Amino acid sequence: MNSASSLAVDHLGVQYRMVKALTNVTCSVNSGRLTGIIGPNGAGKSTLLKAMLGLVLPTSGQVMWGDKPLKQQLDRVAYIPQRSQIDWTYPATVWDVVLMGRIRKTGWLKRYSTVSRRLAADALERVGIANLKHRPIGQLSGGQQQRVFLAKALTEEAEIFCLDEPLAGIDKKTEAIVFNILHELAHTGHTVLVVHHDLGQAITNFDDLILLNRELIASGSREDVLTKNNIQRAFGGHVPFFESNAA
Ligand SMILES: Nc1ncnc2c1ncn2[C@@H]1O[C@H](COP(=O)(O)OP(=O)(O)OP(=O)(O)O)[C@@H](O)[C@H]1O
Repeated sequence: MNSASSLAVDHLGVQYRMVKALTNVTCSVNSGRLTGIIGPNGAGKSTLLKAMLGLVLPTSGQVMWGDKPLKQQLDRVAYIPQRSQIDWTYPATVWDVVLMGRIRKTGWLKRYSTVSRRLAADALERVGIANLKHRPIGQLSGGQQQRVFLAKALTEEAEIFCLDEPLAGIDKKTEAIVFNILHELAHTGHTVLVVHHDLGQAITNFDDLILLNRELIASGSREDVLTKNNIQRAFGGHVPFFESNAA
């Protein structure tokens, strides 16, 4: 793993036709830390992730990993889009999807190696759904679907993990499994960046936060970011969880 590198977002701006989604965002994401991207609805959280990966074209700025743009090194990245963006009617089993994580290494229309199959089987065990291996993906619960895509990401052997709302609409048991794995990834030196949709107790799982509302409000350690002032600037009004927890 390229342990010296960190992800540097430099003056990033994104405009969709009439909507200025992000302006002048500068922050860094450190490996070895579990980093959350938070902010109100429409704050530009998903856009930040997509712009980092070159899935939307920034109007200004750049995102570097080491000395090269990240979008030129996407073989180092595992990306899990929002669940709503995935076609769950596609006729594939859990096993098919998890093995797809190996396509970049194997190549299209090639046989998966024994190593790839081993990695896929291990990933299914790790997320706790080995028993669903042969199930069509359309017949899974939301939490099971999320675990399939996490298993697929694990088989990619990436250095950087980017997850868009992996905790939306999942039960507490799945949430704990997902956070355990994300912590393990961070603690083994990976870069783990997660769009997180709400300000509930789960936020205490993150080491670092990037707080957005169309622009960067704050970034850094969770404790430094979650001040009452920052939260009010991002969300406005009452934020009950923080009224008792924030500095
Ligand atoms: N493809 C698009 N075309 C036009 N506008 C878009 C597009 N994608 C997002 N937007 C707009 O850009 C802004 C930021 O959207 P984005 O999805 O990044 O926010 P978000 O913080 O992830 O929101 P949420 O928490 O609701 O998922 C919103 O105003 C949204 O309507």
